Amino acid sequence: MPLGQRSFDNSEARYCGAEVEFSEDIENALTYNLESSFDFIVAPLTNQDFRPSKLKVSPLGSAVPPFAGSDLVLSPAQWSGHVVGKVSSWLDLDSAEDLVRVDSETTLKLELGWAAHLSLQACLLPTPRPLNCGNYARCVNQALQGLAHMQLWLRIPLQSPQMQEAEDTPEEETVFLMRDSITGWPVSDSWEWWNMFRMLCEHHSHLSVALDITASLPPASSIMRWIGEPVRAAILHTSAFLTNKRGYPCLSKRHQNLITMLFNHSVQIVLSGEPLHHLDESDLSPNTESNGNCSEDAANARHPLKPYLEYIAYLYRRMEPPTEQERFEMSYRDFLQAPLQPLMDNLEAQTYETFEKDSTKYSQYQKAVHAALLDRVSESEASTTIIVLMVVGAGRGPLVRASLKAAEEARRQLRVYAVEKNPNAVVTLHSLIKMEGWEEMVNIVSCDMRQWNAPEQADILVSELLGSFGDNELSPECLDGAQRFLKEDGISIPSSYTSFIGPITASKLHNDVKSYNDLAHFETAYVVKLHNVAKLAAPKPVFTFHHPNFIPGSDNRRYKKLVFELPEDTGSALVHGFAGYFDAVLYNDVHLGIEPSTSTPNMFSWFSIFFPLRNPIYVPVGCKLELHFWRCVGPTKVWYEWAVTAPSVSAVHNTNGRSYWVGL
Ligand SMILES: C[S@@+](CC[C@H](N)C(=O)[O-])C[C@H]1O[C@@H](n2cnc3c(N)ncnc32)[C@H](O)[C@@H]1O
Repeated sequence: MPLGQRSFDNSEARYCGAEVEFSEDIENALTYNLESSFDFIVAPLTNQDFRPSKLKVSPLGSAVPPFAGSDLVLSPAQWSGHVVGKVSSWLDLDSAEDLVRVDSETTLKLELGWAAHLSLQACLLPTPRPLNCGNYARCVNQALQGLAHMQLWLRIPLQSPQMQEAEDTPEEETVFLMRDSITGWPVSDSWEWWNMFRMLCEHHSHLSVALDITASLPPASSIMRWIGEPVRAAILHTSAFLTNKRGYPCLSKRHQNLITMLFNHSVQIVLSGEPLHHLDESDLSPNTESNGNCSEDAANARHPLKPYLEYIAYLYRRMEPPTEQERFEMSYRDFLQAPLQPLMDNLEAQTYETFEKDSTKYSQYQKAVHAALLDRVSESEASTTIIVLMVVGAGRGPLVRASLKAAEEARRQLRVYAVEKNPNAVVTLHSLIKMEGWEEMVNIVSCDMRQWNAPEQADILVSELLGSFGDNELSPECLDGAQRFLKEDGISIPSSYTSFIGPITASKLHNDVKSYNDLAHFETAYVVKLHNVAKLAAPKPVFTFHHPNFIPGSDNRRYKKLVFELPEDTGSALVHGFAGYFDAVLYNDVHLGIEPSTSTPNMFSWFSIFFPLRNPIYVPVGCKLELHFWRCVGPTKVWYEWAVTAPSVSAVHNTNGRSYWVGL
C-alpha cells in the first residue's frame, strides 16, 4: 500500500519496505509485513549459518544440497513484487583468509543465482570493505554480466563509522581526510567505497546504491553528491529517530529534509532495526488521520516498526504538490533530447505551440521593448515618430504580438517587419496578421534574415534565437547577418547573452549516453531537464556575445579555460560531464535566462544542456577541475570542443565537429 496519494507521483518513492531477519517461513513474514502496510521486505534468502565449506559434498558439484527453501512458498508475483533479496551480510570477499573468501564467493554466486531464479527485482549486497573491495567487485561484476533485469543495491553507509566516531571530537576534519595508505584516497568517506566499487564494475547500469541512514549525517554538500548517483533505496535505522513530546518517533529537521529530498528523487525508504520507542499498543498514531476503524488500527499497531512507518508516511503526505511547471517537466526529467537546429531545420507546429505557451518569456520581451521604446522616443515626439521594429525569426508571431502590446502600453507608434525563414510558420503568420487586423502595421517577410535586403533601416531588432547554451542555435551568426539593416544607434533585443557551465555528477545520463555504444554520442550535447544530478560547483560564465557588434574584424570563435573548485566539505566526486545554461540581457535590466542563480521564474522554454565526458573524471577532495571550451566556426557549421586537463586529462571531445555540430 503506497505511503499516500500524491497527484503525479508515480515513482518508486511511494513504496516503503522493512528489513527483516531470515525466516524459514517467509510466507508468513511477508504477509505480516504487508498487512502492516509495508510494501515489500528486504529479506535474507538463506540461513545465515550456511557455509559452503561445511557441506560434506562439493558446493559446485551436482549434489548441491538445499541452501534455501522452496520457490513455491510464494507466488512469482509475490517474489518479484514484494521481496528484495538480502545477500548474506557475513560475506567477506576480500578477506585475507582463503577459506572465508572462497566461502563468500561461492555463497554470493548461489544467492544471486537463486534470487535471479525467483525473478526478484533487486538484491541488497553487503557493504564492501573501505577501499579494499577488488575481489568483491570482480565477483559482482561477473554476476552483473549475466543479469537480465535484477538490480544489485550495494549497501553503503551515508556516514562512515569512522566519521560517526569523529563527530564529537574536535579533530573531525583530520578524520575526514584520513587517507588510504595505498590509494591516498580519503578512507573515511563512504562515497569513496562506492566510487571504487562502481569503477571496478565499469558503471554497470544494474549496480546501484542503498544508503544506510543513522542518527549522524555528513555535511549537506557531501550528501548532495548522492543525488547524481544511482541511489535506489535508503535504509533508515530506528536509531536515526528522535522522540517527540508524546513519546513517538520523529526525525530531526536535517533528517526530515533528507528524506523529503530522497522522496523527490524516487528513492524508496526501507525501515530497519529494533524498535526504540515502546508505545502503548492502544495508542493511535498522532501522524495519521483516524478513519474510525479502531480494530484495524490496533492490529496495525502491533508491528514493531509501525510508528516509524506512520511517521514516514506523514512526511511523504505533507510534501508540497508539484507546481504546474514541475508537472509539465516531470516526463522530461533526465531524458536526453537532441538540441533543436532552428536555422538548418524548419521547426514543427508542435514546437511553436510549446514555445507559445511560455507566457513568462513573452512578458519579459514585452517589458524590454516597452523600456526601449520609452528610451528611444520622448513623450513630446510620440505622436510624430514611427519606430521601425523588426522581429527577426518571428515564428508564428508571438514576439510581434508582444512588441505591439508594448507599443500600445508605451503609447508609441510602430512599423513592424516580421522576418521568418520557415515558410510553414509564415503561413500561420499571415493568418494571424489578418485575424488581428494588423495589416497596416505589420509587413511579413518570408526570407532568411542574413539574405534579406530590407527597404529601410530598423530602430529596434527583436529576436529570440537562443538555445540552452545561449549561442548554440547560432544567434550570433544570424544577428551578425541582420545588423546590416539596423541603424547605427539601433537597439538589439537581446543586447547580449552569456553561456554558463558547471560540472555535474549524472550517472543516469552517463549510462544513457553509453548505451548507444559509440563515440559520437559521447561527443554530442543534449538538452535535458536535469533532475537526478548533483551540481558540484557553481556554474561559471563561458562565452558572451553583444549585439549589435559593429567592431570590424570581430568573429564568433571563442576559447575559455575555466577552473572549478568543489566546496571542501563535499569530499571527492565523479564528474560525468557539464551542465550548460544561458542568461540573456534583453534590454538594460530586463533579463531572461536559466542560469540557476538568476533563472527567470516560471519559464519552461529551455532546459539545461549536457556536455558528456567519454570517461568520467574523478576529482579527489581538495583538487581543482580545469575545463577547456572552444566555440569553432567553419564555412558550413559551428561546433564546440571540450576537454579536461586537471585533475586528470581527458581527450579533446568532438574534434573538428566530427560528432556534433550546428549547421549554418
Ligand atoms: C526559437 S524560434 C522563436 C520563434 C518565435 N519568435 C517565438 O518566440 O515563438 C526561432 C525562429 O527563428 C527562425 N529563424 C532562425 N534563423 C533564421 C534566419 N536566419 N532567418 C529567419 N528566421 C530564422 C526559425 O525558423 C524560428 O521560427
